[in-house]
Amino acid sequence: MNKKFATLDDFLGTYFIYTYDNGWEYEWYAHNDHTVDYRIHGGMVAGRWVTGQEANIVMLVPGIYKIAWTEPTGTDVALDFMPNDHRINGTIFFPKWVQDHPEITVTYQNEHIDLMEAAREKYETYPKLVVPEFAQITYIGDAGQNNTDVINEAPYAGMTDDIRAGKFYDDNYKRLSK
Ligand SMILES: C=Cc1ccc(O)cc1
Repeated sequence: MNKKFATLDDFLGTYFIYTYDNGWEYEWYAHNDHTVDYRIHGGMVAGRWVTGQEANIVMLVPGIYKIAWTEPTGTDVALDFMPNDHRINGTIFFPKWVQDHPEITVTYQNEHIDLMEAAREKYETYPKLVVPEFAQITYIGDAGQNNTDVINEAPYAGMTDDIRAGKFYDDNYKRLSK
């Protein structure tokens, strides 16, 4: 947690756990300069996880980063990371159908892209649910870029506690044997 962030390169390859002020807990990994991976542990779509999501990733000023993307579900996300202060400001723009049927999205999305695209056509988009929140970063790890072992299994209850306790990853962010 003591790493100091100054460049875009400092940020890429970093893995975070954070909790939004509304209680929603997320893991998120800057996989490289154009894709992100994440797992959701709390909130409306807890249990959902995604790898290889295309995103726009920039540094605004030294140590402050903006990441934005649009998902196959039609959900849009804009995150501002202030890792030196262990803070994030995130806004999620959920289509109405995700609010009405969150369970459809609670899966490993990569294996169900067709289902997400069908649902976004079948159900309503508007009015969107906008969720703007600050978050507190509870863990920062240096996993390196393009590490496919960081986010590669479904979330489970207690997972983030195991990670913070050093019971989940080895020093290279490979999974310790179960
Ligand atoms: C909907 C995805 C999502 C991923 C990370 C985050 O902080 C907020 C939303």
